[in-house]
Amino acid sequence: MRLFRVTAPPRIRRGLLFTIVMSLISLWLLMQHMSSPTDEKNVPSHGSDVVKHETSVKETTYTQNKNMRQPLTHDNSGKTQPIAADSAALVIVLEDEKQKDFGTQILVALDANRFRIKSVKFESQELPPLVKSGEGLFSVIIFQNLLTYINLKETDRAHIDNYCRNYGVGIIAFAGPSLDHEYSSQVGNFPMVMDQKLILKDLSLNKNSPVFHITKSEVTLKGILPGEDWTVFRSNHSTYQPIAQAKTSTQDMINIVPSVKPFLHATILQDLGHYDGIQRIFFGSNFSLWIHYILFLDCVRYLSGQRLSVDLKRYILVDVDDIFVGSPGIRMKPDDVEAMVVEQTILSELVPGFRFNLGFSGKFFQRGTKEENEGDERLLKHADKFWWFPHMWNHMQPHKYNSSSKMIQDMKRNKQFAQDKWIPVKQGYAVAPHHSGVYPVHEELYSAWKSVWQIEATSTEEYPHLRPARSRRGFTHKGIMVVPRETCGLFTHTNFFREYPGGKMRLDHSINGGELFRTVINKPVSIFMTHLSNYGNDRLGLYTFDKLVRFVQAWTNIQLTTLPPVETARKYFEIFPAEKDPLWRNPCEDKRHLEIWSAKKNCHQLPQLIVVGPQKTGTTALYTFLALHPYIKSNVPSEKTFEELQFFSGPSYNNGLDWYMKYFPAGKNSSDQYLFEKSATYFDSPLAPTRVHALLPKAKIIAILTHPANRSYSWYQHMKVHNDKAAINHSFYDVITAGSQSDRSVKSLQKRCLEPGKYATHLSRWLKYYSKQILIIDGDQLREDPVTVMGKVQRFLGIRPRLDYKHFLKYDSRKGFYCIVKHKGKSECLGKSKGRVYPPMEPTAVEYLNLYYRQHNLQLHGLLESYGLTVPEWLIRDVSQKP
Ligand SMILES: Nc1ncnc2c1ncn2[C@@H]1O[C@H](COP(=O)(O)OS(=O)(=O)O)[C@@H](OP(=O)(O)O)[C@H]1O
Repeated sequence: MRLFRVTAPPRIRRGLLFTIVMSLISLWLLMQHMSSPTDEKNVPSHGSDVVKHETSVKETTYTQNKNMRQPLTHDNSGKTQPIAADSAALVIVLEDEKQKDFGTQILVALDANRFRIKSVKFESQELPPLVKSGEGLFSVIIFQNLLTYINLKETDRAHIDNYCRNYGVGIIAFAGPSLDHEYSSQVGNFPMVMDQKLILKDLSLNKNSPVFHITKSEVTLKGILPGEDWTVFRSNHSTYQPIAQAKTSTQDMINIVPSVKPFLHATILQDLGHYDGIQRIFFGSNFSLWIHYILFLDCVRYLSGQRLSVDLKRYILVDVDDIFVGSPGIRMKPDDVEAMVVEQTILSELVPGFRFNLGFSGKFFQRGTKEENEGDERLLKHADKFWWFPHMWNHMQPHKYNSSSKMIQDMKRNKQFAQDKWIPVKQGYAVAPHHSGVYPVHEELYSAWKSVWQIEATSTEEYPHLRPARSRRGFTHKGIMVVPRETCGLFTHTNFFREYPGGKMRLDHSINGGELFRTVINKPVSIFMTHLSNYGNDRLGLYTFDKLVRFVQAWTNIQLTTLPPVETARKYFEIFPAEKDPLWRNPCEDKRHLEIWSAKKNCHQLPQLIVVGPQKTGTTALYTFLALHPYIKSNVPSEKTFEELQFFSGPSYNNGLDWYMKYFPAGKNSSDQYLFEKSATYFDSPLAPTRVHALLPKAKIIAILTHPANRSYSWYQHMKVHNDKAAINHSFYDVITAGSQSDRSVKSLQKRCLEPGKYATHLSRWLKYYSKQILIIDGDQLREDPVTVMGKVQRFLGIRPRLDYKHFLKYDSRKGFYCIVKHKGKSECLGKSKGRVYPPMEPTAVEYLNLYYRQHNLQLHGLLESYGLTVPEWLIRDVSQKP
């Protein structure tokens, strides 16, 4: 432990002893080197109901040091070495296992902002490599506990420091909880002291600091800061400059020594890098003070040279679901409607474009008390002032309809209602009752929405899952954009402040820097869900958004805007284009999803085994042999691709899960029915492993490997008999050796001949998900000794009864392959397209391909061995040959 005491303990909060005062005076003298007192007057308050932002805080004397290093840019200008473009977004968090909660909070903050994270449990793990192929892997290094950093082993410390210097990377460190009996201590070998166990108040920011982005620099949080264990930093070295500073909470010493002003202590201190060439930012507390959360994001941005940065624009849309749905007593009365109109005007002045977006189910119109029915009429009177979107006529969940025609009929009824009441429904946006039908997808809903309302956008909380809320995402399906939906803490039952779970203070806390505030900070687009009942009675909905907007605008530079719903959805996918492609997950793995899934569907309609290929390795033979087992059942054939569905590797994926499941009509897939699918195109598809895993995380995977040269030649022959021009007009050797100038058709054939054979590359993608559920079959063995192979396969599947395939397979000397035993000893072989007779490969091609695949095969050998998987005989022979 290199942390040691250097001054007498200034136990400020506990007494007025002379020694303490003296310590404070000396502390103050030290601080004079780096600060001058800030005027106490004109300091705005924080945390109160009315959040006020004032800019009249007297300027500090911290001026931008001439020699100060400018924000890091990682511009690779030659001063520093490059950070790898593809991994530059990584933050490494060196967690302190003793304070798990705070470690989680840091990770959650980074994850919520979609920064890629590499987290290391530092006490039990080695320091990971920081550089790969000369490129830096991390943009910021974060130490959850400053002590972890300063107590690093000398070699590790040098390693990290050198990395930071060479790659222009900064460090963030949080002062952990103070150690007993230590109040002031030097921080490692830095010319800096930290004082701990302080109670502080009135936090202000050094507006000359270059770090602010989200946070407004000219604000002060007045009042006692949460917690009694604050750490402040002091130094007279010019490398240090405060970012945030606060006063001690004890005023008594000021009375004793009037000349001592309530000077400011640095609660967040920036090391500009003048001391040892590394920029660092030290935090004197965790996120219990809300502003630290946004300051942390700002510091990450600054130290990462803006690589880890979020835009300041935020798009918010407030949906008021079920505008007529609510039992008498909780609905809106005329006054509530008027208040809503007034608040909309106020909000639209603060948030350009703001309008409430009202969802209606016509059946419930005028179902309240007399006054509430007048409220409904008042809503219609002001109908043009709002945006409107359709729910279902009777609020029925789409997945509960027995027929799609009934659902369409109800939608049309709601449409007729809107027309009769002159409700302007022009937004191309709809929401389904209780999220039903949106995800998991109920295809009938999508087509009904399209045909009745021409819907272009919707929103749900359920994709991919309700929780954690920060991980909700969007997707597009059948021409409809599905945007994630956020809750603001208001539900149908939150109608009165006194009934708010945890009381009004809890709601205020969520708004004033808590969960709701952080949702707006973390998410560039938020579609909030509220209900009619939140706008009647105590009007919690109006209160929440008024306060939220004012709080965000008082303390941050965030620019709030509201766009019409479809534009909001477009904006979302403009920001996150990669999300357009859905990733279908298994509804049976999420209780909520199961509840909103049609009763017509069941969890037994999905395969438990996938034979992934690659092509031309014997996959059809294996498919046929598997299907001989009475309990193993394949999908029904596709009209276009026959026995192969090619769902996970091709355009069919966009047809959705219902499309895939219709090929497994078996109904039950319990112990007596083992469903499988084989599509040889999956093996080398970059997307397939992730997609298969998302839907079938428990599935077993089989891959067959033959020598890639033979596989390649077999593909060429296959294309030749299918009249592929390139294959007919060019020799195999010409195809595989074709240069970049060659015909497109030749290059395309070359690609399909050569690429799938790079087995190690493709297999490693599958191993990422299925390392313990994968069987590698030696393709040569499958051809020569399928009986043994089928024994292995059955053991791998754990299927019973186990068939002895010697009774079912027989070598056919005419064909030169094993075929299926039929009645009276006759055999049935695979069709003409399998096991064709063609001339052996030209020696030049053999030589070329052996060399071509040499490295790939060596890699494959290493990969299979490292995972303890079967290494095919042909591979053992191949790698043992001299190059
Ligand atoms: N029992 C049996 N009968 C016929 N063929 C057999 C058998 N076992 C393995 N093989 C080998 O399988 C090769 C065809 O592979 P695939 O079925 O995977 O081809 S495809 O990708 O589905 O088109 C096929 O390749 P070709 O000989 O080039 O046709 C065979 O080598």
